[in-house]
Amino acid sequence: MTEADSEKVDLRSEIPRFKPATPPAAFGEFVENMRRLQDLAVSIDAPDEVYAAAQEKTAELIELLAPFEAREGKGPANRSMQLPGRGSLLMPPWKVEKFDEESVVATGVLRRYHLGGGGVAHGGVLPLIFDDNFGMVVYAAKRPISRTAYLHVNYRKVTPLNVPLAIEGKVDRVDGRKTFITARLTEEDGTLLADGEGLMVQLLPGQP
Ligand SMILES: CCCCCCCC/C=C\CCCCCCCC(=O)SCCNC(=O)CCNC(=O)[C@H](O)C(C)(C)COP(=O)(O)OP(=O)(O)OC[C@H]1O[C@@H](n2cnc3c(N)ncnc32)[C@H](O)[C@@H]1OP(=O)(O)O
Repeated sequence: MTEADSEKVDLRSEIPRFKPATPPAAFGEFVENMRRLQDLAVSIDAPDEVYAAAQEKTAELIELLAPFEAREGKGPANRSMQLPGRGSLLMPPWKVEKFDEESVVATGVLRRYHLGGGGVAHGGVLPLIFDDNFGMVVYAAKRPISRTAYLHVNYRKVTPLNVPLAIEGKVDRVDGRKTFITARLTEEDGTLLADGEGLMVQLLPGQP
């Protein structure tokens, strides 16, 4: 086995082996500031000179960070389990509360940068939350490395912003390479906002 192979989660795929990261506190604070910036970027109505100053400051930040871009699985983003959204800006800043063979539960809020229209969450954010949950359910249930073949979301009620939410997903049934997952997105009082069903298919040798 080569060194590159030992970095893969499975020799059948190019997906890097999952290695939890424990970055210094400043990384988590930086990611949270970036989220706040996203909230502001989608909501500000500022004078021209403020946009110009903001553009200059972000250009400086890009110059600071660009030399440190690293390949998937190397930097702390996406694998810092103690941080909201595993420290990934792509993910809503949710925390994993339960992670075992029975189910995976994550809780958190959606915020201004998740706005669709009319004060509620963009519908496209929900499949992201469901897909991530399905991925974790497969991992927690110790099923083989799989990819999402389909994902169906039923939107039962509009999803509010800045309100505590929870998603719980579990394996519904297994059929050969296929793992069927179901999940529910609820408010704290149990109100059902959306439910979803997905098919995760075990990868074959050579599948990316
Ligand atoms: C302290 C420890 C902490 C640990 C923490 C761990 C944290 C975990 C870290 C992170 C978790 C979060 C990670 C998220 C991950 C999410 C996953 C994704 O989003 S993956 C991206 C989106 N998906 C794709 O891009 C797939 C693209 N599609 C494909 O690659 C192929 O189509 C694939 C592999 C899905 C299937 O292709 P084929 O050629 O291998 O297989 P065929 O023969 O087509 O299907 C196999 C069976 O499945 C059925 N099937 C396939 N697609 C179907 C469909 N759309 N609908 C119904 N059936 C379907 C078929 O009918 C067949 O069934 P029959 O065996 O005949 O019974």
